[in-house]
Amino acid sequence: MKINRVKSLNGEITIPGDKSISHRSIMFGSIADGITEVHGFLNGADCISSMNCFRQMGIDIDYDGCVVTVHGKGLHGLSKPEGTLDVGNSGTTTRLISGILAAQPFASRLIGDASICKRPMKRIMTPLSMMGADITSELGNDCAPLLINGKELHGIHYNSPVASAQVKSCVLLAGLYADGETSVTEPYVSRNHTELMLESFGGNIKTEGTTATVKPVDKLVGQKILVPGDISSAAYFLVAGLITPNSCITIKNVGINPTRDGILEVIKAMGGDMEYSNVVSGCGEPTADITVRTSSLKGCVIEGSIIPKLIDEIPAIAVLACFADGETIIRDAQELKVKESNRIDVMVNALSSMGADITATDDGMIIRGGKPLHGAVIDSHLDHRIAMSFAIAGLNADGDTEITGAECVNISYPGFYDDLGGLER
Ligand SMILES: O=C(O)C1=C[C@@H](OP(=O)(O)O)[C@@H](O)[C@H](O)C1
Ligand SMILES: C=C(OP(=O)(O)O)C(=O)O
Repeated sequence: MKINRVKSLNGEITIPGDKSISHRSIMFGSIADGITEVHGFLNGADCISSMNCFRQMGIDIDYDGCVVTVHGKGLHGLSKPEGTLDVGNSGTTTRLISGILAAQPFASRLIGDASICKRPMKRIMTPLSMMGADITSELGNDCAPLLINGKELHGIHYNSPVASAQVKSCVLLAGLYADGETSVTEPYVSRNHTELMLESFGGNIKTEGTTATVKPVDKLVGQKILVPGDISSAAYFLVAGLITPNSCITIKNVGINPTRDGILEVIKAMGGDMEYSNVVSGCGEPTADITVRTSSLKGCVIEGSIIPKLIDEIPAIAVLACFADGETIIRDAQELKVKESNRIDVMVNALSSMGADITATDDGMIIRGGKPLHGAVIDSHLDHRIAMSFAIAGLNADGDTEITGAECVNISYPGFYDDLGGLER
């Protein structure tokens, strides 16, 4: 993929559905009684991995490209999968499905791609084992392939050392099958889509501060789900509108759940010109249309409790910070090292190769903004968030930017380059 500087970017865009919510709609729909109808499902490779895993366990799931219909079989309706379950590139599928599989009356084996086979799974193996699960790493390296022998589980109170919605959701899903109550306390609140969706399906779930507690129920009931646009995908257009000269971009129907809206707080702190319209809130997942315009930005410090609220947006925020006056410091973001790639090293090396003044730290990065960027060949490391971040950087750099492995955007945003190309220049 070759990208060149643009003079401006203008227009309106509707981004695809939220990846986290789409995964959960398949999982909850499969273990609920009756039909779950999903509108706005993300047709990205990661969510299709979740869909295929549940199909392999006997769940009928129809997808006409517009609406997904999950024919749920109830909490105890899954059947032993034929062969191995393939989670592809998706950490969310791996960790959430493990919580369900740990409690099934059958054994299963999970595999994934090269990136998944390097991502840490000890973080779910530890609490699941405490619940009585039999989950092991086939190669003994605490990574996939995972072998899970379904067992009777008991409730625990788990103090998670990481703020991770995947760990929290894994334990809560296992808790649906455990005897007694299961709760998870995390250092900071992570995205709460599991809690919100579980409640709407009739689950018994309570949240207090950084603790979520689930009690088993006899059944979950299928629902109609409207998936909002993914704020993590909107991030690239937010950044593009703010840093490209003479630009104004409106992004429609963006999910603005307060556990996901860290990038919006950062844009405000940096002085970005941003406004909301058509705000819909009050029940379930809130949404808004967001308009951004070319802005004079200033650096800021990003640390602590905001990190889980913007963890996937940090590559895009690093690009934004290159166009802000002064220093932007990102701390407490060591989780970036265990995503699809080591997002600290990859961002720092690739932005440096474009001329940015950026330094890696143990738990984040320091960016001194204002240095003009020039084109470079950027290896995406097959990480969708890296590819999309550098597409935006390349639009604001001199010369050619070439992104290798650029098609990996299909993981979370098929059509990304078309949508970007569809804006008026
Ligand atoms: O629960 C989820 O849907 C996700 C949680 C986050 O991961 P962690 O829980 O590992 O932080 C995030 O990075 C990922 O893209 C999606
Ligand atoms: C980290 C991500 O996803 P996952 O953990 O599901 O692979 C992401 O989408 O940025």
